[in-house]
Parts: sequence; structure tokens; C-alpha cells
Amino acid sequence: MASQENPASRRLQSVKHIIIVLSGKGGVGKSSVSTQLALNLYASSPTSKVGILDVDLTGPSIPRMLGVDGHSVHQSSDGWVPVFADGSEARLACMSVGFLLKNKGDSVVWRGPKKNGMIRQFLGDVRWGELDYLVIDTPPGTSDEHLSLIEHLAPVQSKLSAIIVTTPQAVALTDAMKCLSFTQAVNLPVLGLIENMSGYVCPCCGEVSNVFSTGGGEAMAQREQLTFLGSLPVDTELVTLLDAATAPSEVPPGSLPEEGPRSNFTLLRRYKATSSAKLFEGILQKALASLNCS
Ligand SMILES: Nc1ncnc2c1ncn2[C@@H]1O[C@H](COP(=O)(O)OP(=O)(O)OP(=O)(O)O)[C@@H](O)[C@H]1O
Ligand code: SF4
Repeated sequence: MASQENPASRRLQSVKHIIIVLSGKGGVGKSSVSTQLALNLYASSPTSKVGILDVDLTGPSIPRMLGVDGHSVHQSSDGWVPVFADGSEARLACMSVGFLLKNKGDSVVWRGPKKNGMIRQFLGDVRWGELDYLVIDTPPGTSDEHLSLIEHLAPVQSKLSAIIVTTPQAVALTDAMKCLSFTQAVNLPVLGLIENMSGYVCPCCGEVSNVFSTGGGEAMAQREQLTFLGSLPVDTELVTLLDAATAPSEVPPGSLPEEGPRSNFTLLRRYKATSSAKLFEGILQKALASLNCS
């Protein structure tokens, strides 16, 4: 498709970088890494503008993790207005199929062409505006959604890069290798690999227990000449925070945070206090260094 015919090329012309987060296997923490990436990029400068697009059509979890579950997107004369997870500051734009479902528990059972149409709309019909970074959270594996993304993003190929998330277990690493071959097949530069759930830090004494094996991600990165961005241990504070992020409509009256009607800056502040946030700062620095070299 010629670039001028592709609606995504118009919508994304003011987006500087597009980072696609991939994992070979489900449940390894891709959505939580995407959320942390977006929060860290957002917090990296008082003016940075970040978007996060949840392309995990059958299991959208970004709205819940960002505390905007239950919000709906507005259709304007110039396309969909994303939900701003930071409220009136409007520097953290979020779009997900989760905002389009009538009920939270509704499942999306779509065939390839319908998924493809949805992704085309997410890229071509959303008013993303000027963004420094657009983070795209994808479903596990390499499926219809990934192929659609790459097809629709072809006109902005030079802005694209990927991060691969794995856990240390052999089965996850095997699937991460499949992800890597996908990136090679579609010519997508990889900023690096993150090993998530790498050990468990005891909240009482800080002792690290290697519940699963550990170090497999780093070894894979070395073998495949990828940048190893870092490890994130199992963090009970993180899971409590991201799994319980509350939609403002569900906050009991009188319990809103003092700084305004939105709970998300509370989310950012609470996230920044976790041990994962400190580790993620190092991951972000390495990812940005890779981005500047690519
Ligand atoms: N480092 C971590 N420590 C503790 N819990 C984590 C960590 N990473 C992810 N989790 C939790 O594990 C669960 C699965 O994570 P997440 O939804 O991010 O995985 P996913 O790879 O996106 O899954 P899928 O793509 O299959 O939906 C979530 O409850 C999340 O909060
Ligand atoms: S690591 Fe030590 S303090 Fe932590 S749970 Fe185990 S025994 Fe208790």
C-alpha cells in the first residue's frame, strides 16, 4: 500500500518512536512491562508525551493496569480521542479494545479480518497527536495481530523497534526465540530483551530466591547478540499495584486522592516507590541507548 493511502502514516507522522513489546509466551509479563515502559518514558521528562496502544484484542489488560478501566473513548469529527491516563495533563494517551466493550467481562471472539480492521482503526483513526513514544502491547506469540501491525505500520517502518520479554524458564525462552525470528523476518530492529519474574525478592528480608531458573534471558541475549536490558524479579508490590489499579468510577466517594479527580498520579507515585521502578530505570536507559544507536 502506498504511504499516502495508508491512514496510519498520516496519524503517526508526529510520533517520533514506536516501540512494539513482544513475548513468545502468554503470562510472562508483557503488559506489565509495556505499562512500566510507558510510565517510565512519561516520567523521564516533564514534557514527554507517550501513547500506549493495547493490541492484545482478546485479553486487553492495559486499561486495568493504568487505572482507566471502565473509561470510554469519544468519537470526534476527526477520529477517536484516546483516554488520557494522566487526566487533564494529557501526556499519557491510551487506546485499547477494552474501552470499546460494553461489559468488562465481554470476550472478543473475532476472526483475522475483523482483528485486522480493528488494528487499522487503532493506527489510522485515533487522534494520537504529537508523541515522543508510542508503546504497543501485543498478544503473546506471533499471530494475525502482529502481521496486521507490521503491514499497517510499513509507511513508518523507520520509527519502529521492538523489546522482547521472556521469563527464565526453558519453554519461555524457546518461544522468545520464535519472536526473535519473527522480528528478523519482518526487519524489525530489537532494542533488547528483558527477563521478567527472574527470582523472587522476599518482602520481609530482601533475600532473592530463584523460584524458577534465572539468567536464561541474559544467556539468550548474549548468544543472539541482543542487548540484555535487565532482569525484573517477582515483585508482590507491583502485582498488587497493577492488578488493583482502580477505575475512578469505582473509587468510593470521598476517597479520591487530594491532587484531583484522577487516581493515576497516585498510581505513578506508588509505582515509583516499588523496587521494580528502580530496576526499570536501568532498563529504560539501556533501551534508549539502543534506540539512539539503531
Ligand atoms: N515482575 C513481576 N512481579 C510480579 N507480578 C508480575 C510481574 N510481571 C507480571 N506480573 C503479573 O503477572 C500477571 C501476568 O502479567 P501480564 O498480564 O503483564 O502478562 P502478559 O505476558 O501480558 O500476559 P498475556 O499476554 O498472556 O495477557 C499479572 O497479574 C501481572 O501483574
Ligand atoms: S526469605 Fe527469609 S524472611 Fe523471607 S520469607 Fe523466606 S524465611 Fe521468611
